[in-house]
Amino acid sequence: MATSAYRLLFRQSMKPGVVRTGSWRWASSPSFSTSVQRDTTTETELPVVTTSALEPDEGGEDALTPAKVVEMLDRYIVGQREAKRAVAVALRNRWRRHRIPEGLREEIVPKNILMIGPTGCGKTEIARRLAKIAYAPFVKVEATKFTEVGFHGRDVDQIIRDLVDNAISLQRQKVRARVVKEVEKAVENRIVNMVVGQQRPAEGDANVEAPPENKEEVRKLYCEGALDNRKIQMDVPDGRSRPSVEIIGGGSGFAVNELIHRMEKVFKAQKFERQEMTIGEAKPLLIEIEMEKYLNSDQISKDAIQLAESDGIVFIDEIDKIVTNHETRHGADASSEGVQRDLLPIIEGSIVSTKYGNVNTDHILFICSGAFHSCKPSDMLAELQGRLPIRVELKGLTREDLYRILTEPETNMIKQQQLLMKTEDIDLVFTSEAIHELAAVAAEVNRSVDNIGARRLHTVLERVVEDISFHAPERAGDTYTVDKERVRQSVGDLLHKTDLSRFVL
Ligand SMILES: Nc1ncnc2c1ncn2[C@@H]1O[C@H](COP(=O)(O)OP(=O)(O)OP(=O)(O)O)[C@@H](O)[C@H]1O
Repeated sequence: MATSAYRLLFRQSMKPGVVRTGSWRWASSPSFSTSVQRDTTTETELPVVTTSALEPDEGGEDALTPAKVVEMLDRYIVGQREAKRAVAVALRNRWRRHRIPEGLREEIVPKNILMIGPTGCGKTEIARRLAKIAYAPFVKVEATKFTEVGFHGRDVDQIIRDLVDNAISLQRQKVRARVVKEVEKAVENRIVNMVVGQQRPAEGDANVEAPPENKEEVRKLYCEGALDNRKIQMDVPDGRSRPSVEIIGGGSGFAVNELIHRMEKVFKAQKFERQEMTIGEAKPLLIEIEMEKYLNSDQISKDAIQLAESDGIVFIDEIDKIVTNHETRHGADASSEGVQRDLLPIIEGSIVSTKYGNVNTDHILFICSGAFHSCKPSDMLAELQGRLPIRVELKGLTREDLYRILTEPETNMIKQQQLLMKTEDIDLVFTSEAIHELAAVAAEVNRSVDNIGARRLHTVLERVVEDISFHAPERAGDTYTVDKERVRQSVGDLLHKTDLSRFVL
């Protein structure tokens, strides 16, 4: 096709549930006018996002049997079998509920869980991992947050709003993963067209249509990254929205940017900031801008709300801190108990309004946890007890458990330290005795100072590797072996000085 100019067709659809593709298409035109036609023949439907959020790491939703879930949790969390089994069954019950005919399905409420166990023994970690395995929206709150001075009577509905925010992020991640290839292709086409346009002869030349092989050549160069250093100018409206692109250099005089710039202004009255950058720099920016069209749709909000309603997990920590022991009257004060009443509606099931729409909390899974040192679960409001029918006890961590936590989880603390040092080209080696000693020290400080469970391992380990970590950049290529002696040197003294270890470890 030979003609003297190009016409921009901006494909855009205003239909609900349809994404504005915003892609620019070149077409021949008898004149070099800047007429713009809206071509609604091509529309990109938003990818349908399934309302069932379960996209587990492995094997699909059906494969998430309780045994499989426990096995997956075992990769990250040591021991606490009872709690793992309880959450695994809760997850499976959701799967079962989804398979019950509508109507009956609504009658089945989740069996919420009360985890009882000392601090730092893995309660939060189990719930958080469960959410990850199930690809479920998750939010953690401290019950005491609602009793803090200045926060008293804080809106507990915020928990559900936060859950929906999390569901929105998950939906966006899903959509992003699903459309990334399509978006990259659109950006590739866009840049290739620009480069081809630049190579075309000046206005008035009869032979204006770039030969296909030329386009393919440009595409090949683009894919190889050979165009990455080529300068373009992008007009970026207020930093992040749709850009227009101009190829500079080449001297064709073809005012691509000018055209796009005007089109942009026709469709969107936005302020543009012109920035010069290379194609390599522009690529990720254009991808983000293109992606935004998929990520800001009503469909995402609808799907996110459904996801939060059917698969959301709310973890309420320190629930015991809002409970008063009825015999001794120790524990929370009367006003804190009011927080139990505040929490009841969302746990029992109610409608919470969020900026994305109303959320029904009937089927959200609530996992509450607490140490219950100075009160008992039976001290909670009867209605709350009734809504937390599954009780599981988690054990305090022994020295042996601490050793296993250091070594067994997939990305255990020892491995993490080694990976960090490897980035500085340092080989960090721990002897088995050293790891046993670390666990022993942590257990001892937990016993003598304050039992903070596995969290103590972080502080002890950091102290042991502190010197290596500090000097690592100057000692690339070295190997450090942490043996029992080194652990003793680093923390041994502190062990015998309780006052000091109280602050340091
Ligand atoms: N059994 C365990 N296995 C592996 N890691 C653990 C275990 N218990 C605790 N940890 C680690 O210790 C840290 C604290 O654990 P977690 O947040 O689950 O404590 P918690 O029981 O919820 O305590 P709290 O009630 O004070 O929040 C986390 O980094 C977690 O990975």
